[in-house]
Amino acid sequence: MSPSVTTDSKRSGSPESLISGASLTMTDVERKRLHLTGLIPRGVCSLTSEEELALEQLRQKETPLQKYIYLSTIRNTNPDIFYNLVAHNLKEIAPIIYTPTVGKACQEFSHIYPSIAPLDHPDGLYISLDQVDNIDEIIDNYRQSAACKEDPQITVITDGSRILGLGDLGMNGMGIPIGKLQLYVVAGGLDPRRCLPIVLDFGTDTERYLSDPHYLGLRQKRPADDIFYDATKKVIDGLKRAWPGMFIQFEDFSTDHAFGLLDLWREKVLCFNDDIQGTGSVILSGFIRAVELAGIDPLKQRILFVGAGSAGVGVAKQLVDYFVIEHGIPEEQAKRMFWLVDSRGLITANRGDKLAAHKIYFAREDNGETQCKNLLETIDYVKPTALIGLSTIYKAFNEEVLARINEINSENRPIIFPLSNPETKAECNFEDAMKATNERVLFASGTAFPTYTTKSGEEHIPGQGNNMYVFPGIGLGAVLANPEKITDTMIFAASKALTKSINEEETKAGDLYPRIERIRDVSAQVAAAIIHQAAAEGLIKDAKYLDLVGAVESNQKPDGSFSHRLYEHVMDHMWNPRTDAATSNKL
Ligand SMILES: O=C([O-])CC(=O)C(=O)O
Ligand SMILES: [Mg+2]
Repeated sequence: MSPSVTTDSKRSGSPESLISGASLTMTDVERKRLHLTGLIPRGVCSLTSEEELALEQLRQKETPLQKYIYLSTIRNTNPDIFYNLVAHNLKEIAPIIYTPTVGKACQEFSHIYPSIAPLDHPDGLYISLDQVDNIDEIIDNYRQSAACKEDPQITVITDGSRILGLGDLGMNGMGIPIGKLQLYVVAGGLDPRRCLPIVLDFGTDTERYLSDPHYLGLRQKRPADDIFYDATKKVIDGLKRAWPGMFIQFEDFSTDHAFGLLDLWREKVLCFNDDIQGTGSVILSGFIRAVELAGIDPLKQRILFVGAGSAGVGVAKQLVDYFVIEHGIPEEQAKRMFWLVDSRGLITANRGDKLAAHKIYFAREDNGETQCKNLLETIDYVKPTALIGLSTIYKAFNEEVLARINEINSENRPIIFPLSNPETKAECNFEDAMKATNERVLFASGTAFPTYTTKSGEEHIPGQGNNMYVFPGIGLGAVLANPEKITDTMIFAASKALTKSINEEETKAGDLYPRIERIRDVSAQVAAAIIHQAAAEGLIKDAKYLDLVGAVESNQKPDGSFSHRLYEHVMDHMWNPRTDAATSNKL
């Protein structure tokens, strides 16, 4: 059995291949033993050379979707090459296997599935509404399949009802759990054989899919809430029966269900919602940094959120917690630093419409007769120092909006975070924000934008406030130390660990986030913070982790960073794909 992220003390760096079939890396001896002599070309390829060739092929593909399909094929046939390739070219490949291309791949999922489907080696569970009563059988089928060599440790689960900013994609949303789990492997060092993507195929309300003859999901409208919650309960209970310690990440559920599922399950199973808690945690981290650099008293910030869905409200609540915990002010006072805008304008208690439950917390009560109907009116009324977009409205921060924000913040650096993704939904881009603010903006986006060269020739890399900075570390910490649950204070600890992970060079450049190439190290720091906080809250029973955390207490550096035994233990337990060095050790 190969080492993986487990609670045992084995080291990672597995030399064992992820697939059992023929490989061009096999020596003559191995080929003879497996009766392959004469059936494959004579030459022996190193893993490095296979990886170089794969990169060459990848770069020849013309469109991002073609690249996605090519990478899916390598992942299914040669996962060691795939994970080495991604790890070594993360900046180039992350936008293909993840946002934004994964969004396009989801929209086309049923059309491309036949050419990428590993039918004899399933890529996850497709649980349809009419089959939830057979959940044990479905799990058993998976256990018997070639894909399941060991018990899964982690699942990313969606029902495809709110994929990125693209809406209800039904079963096609499966591309997201697959993509997120690939990042778990690359960024968080989870063992790919123990990652389980799941789609709840509960229908779709999108006509385009229902009438597409090639759509592979259940061809019906989505069910009513009671049926939805009953069916998800059957699935989660089934997963708990089969794999009690498994970490569950809820992903891309429609807003109400995202909050509903989290409320229902957060005390009962080891779970978290990436869009509410993960996105919130990363934005909080970038925000903490931006507030430090803005040049005004943090308590003078006036924060305007555009978009009040699950992500918008989730993020805003985390920022409230930050002001309460870090700046020691009462929650009511912190809450008054926030204004939220939805499609009907500024959210106020006396607006006249029935507010969705999750919006009530932020409804303003100090507006008197004022009701702002649109963003510009709201900006003039609020005079925000920070503008945060989770609206999925492309260019909602248009020239006029950016110009107003610049004027209002002439004495301090404005914070502008267009967080919707993919790019076709982003509220503005980095270049527009830089130009409109005389290059003073403190910027983070949900999707990646190109580097901007200033008038004086300096290169500025925009911060990408994507949840990929924390979910791999949160999952890694959860899988390693197996706390009873994930609490808000653990998520808060993840944000702080992310802010602290910024190194000297990044600090000098004024970056809000670490460089993506350092993601593995960042994930280890986040995982260590998660474990540390969980132990402090009495949620970990494993004595080894309590000892390691004890060592943290006695060795903690003044800045609270985690360069100590716990961090090293986490690093040691991260999975790595096979490399030539490991292969030759083995032969
Ligand atoms: O996947 C991403 O890039 C971020 C995310 O979770 C979402 O937008 O739903
Ligand atoms: Mg998501």
